Amino acid sequence: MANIIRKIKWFIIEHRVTYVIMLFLLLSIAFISLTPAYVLGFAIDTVISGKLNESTLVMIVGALVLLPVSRYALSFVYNYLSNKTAQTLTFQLRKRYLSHLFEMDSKFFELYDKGDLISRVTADLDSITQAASSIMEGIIFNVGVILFAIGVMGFSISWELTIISVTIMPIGLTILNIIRSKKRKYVKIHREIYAEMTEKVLESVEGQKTIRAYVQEENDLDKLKDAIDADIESWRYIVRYESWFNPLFEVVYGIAYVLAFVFGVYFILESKMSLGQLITFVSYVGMLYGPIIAISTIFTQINNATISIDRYDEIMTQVPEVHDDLTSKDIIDFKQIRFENVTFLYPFDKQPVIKDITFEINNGQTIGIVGPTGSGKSTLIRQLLREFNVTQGQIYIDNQRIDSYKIEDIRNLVGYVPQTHILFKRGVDENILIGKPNANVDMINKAIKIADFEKDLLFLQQGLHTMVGESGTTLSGGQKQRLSIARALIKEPEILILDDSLSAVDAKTEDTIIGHLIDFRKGKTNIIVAHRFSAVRDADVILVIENGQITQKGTHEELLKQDGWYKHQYIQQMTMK
Ligand SMILES: Nc1ncnc2c1ncn2[C@@H]1O[C@H](COP(=O)(O)OP(=O)(O)OP(=O)(O)O)[C@@H](O)[C@H]1O
Repeated sequence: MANIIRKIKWFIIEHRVTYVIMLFLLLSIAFISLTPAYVLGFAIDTVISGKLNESTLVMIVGALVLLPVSRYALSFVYNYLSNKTAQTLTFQLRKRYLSHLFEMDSKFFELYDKGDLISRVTADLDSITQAASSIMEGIIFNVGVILFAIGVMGFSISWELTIISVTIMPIGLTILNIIRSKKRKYVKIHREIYAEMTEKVLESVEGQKTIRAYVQEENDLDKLKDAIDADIESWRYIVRYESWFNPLFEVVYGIAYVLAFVFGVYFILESKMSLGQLITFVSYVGMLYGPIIAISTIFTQINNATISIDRYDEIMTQVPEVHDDLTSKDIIDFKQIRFENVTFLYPFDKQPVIKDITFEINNGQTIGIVGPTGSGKSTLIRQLLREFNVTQGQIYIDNQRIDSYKIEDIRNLVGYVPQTHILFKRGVDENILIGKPNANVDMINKAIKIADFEKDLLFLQQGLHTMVGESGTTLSGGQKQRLSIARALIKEPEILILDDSLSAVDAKTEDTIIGHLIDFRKGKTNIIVAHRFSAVRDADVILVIENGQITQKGTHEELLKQDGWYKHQYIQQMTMK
């Protein structure tokens, strides 16, 4: 419990006034809940003793009517505040989690599945916020009811009867809590299996087109069913432990009831107690049942939430390997970038993908990068985005190590068009504006022109405002590529990286875009990774990457004079035309 409170201490402090009001409301509701039974006992004794008069009757009836009404009013206010704070807490925890994810580097995303990350911010986070609300509501209210009830039973009715009937309850409760705490390990397993199932469902939803194209619906459903079955099975263990709970406690509680009733009748016969008092007493014993069960349930919830907190914390305490420090410098422009003996190994791989790479990029140059598939071209160029730290060697910008600059500044220098195009479920214009949110219409139009997307706009029903992405208009592969290029261009980046971004456009469109880049990006740096030689033909320098190493370097003409991969592939492409 302390763990949960510690985790959300900042939130409690921020909303302390609301919490104090809720505390006051809960104690008032607990007190009011117990009063009608007391009034009832008093009424019975007044009737039996013949002392009932008009004013006492009005008072009794008035109390019996007003108490539930005031309870309702206080509960209404409490529930409103409680729901509001729970939602605000969920929102803020989720926001913190997502902000933290944005700070993480690529290694982190290689370590955790999407489904796992989603389940931590949904199921686990819900469990934390539920427990946080329960601590307040469940413990304060129920402990309040129990203490008030025992107080009234002991002080105003009979301590002896209270001790006889109530002391047995903690014994039952202790047994139950032991059983429930053993359940914890199954909850942990369940959470992990649930995360796996989420990942599987996500994969099926994302891959539904491929699944249908290969008529793999049955197979996929079988796998999905396995994941769901595993989830149900893990939940079954938990339910088995839960099913110990109610019957066992009811036995203990039944004994308490019988003791209260038997000894109560004895005390009446001994004239130590009135009938009205016994009715009030037995009603209070009945009223203790709910709060005691509730407290035990809350402890279970807290137990589960502790597992969820561990899972949430596991993410929140991850520190990215690529991060800024206090000495990180600003950078808005550069003269030269130098790769010096750069070797890079992906976090969970055994062999480096790029090895001992040395080359320079001068500001304003266009660099072409070609090479066989899987040779390391994307990996090489993505080092400029600071997704990972290089394994050996160093990248220098104007003679300063790249990691001495602010990560955000480095990324602001670059407009990166990746191989896989991510479009958001927004309008065409909004998708482009991600590159530069404060850009005006002229800037959008210019980016669209350079990316040669103008002609496509004519076919989109609502032009720039046409919704694209998941459930919007479906764009062709080439249109998606050009939209992504426009997004990078609107940034007017110092360095534009096209990572095989012209692969889905025809040769004429490619020519147009390359021509536009030469005209509109004078003085800026372009890096073009491509399989088609026409895309890099005009580059100032072309690098040939084979098996993670630079094997050739020069202009198109220079490379054609060398007997190497470039010339062979070029001839092959030409003869295939
Ligand atoms: N995130 C990753 N983790 C581990 N290995 C990776 C990762 N990304 C790429 N690789 C591996 O690195 C090697 C180089 O991949 P890369 O994408 O850089 O090649 P490429 O030359 O750009 O290929 P292509 O021309 O097909 O796009 C490949 O063997 C690939 O399997």
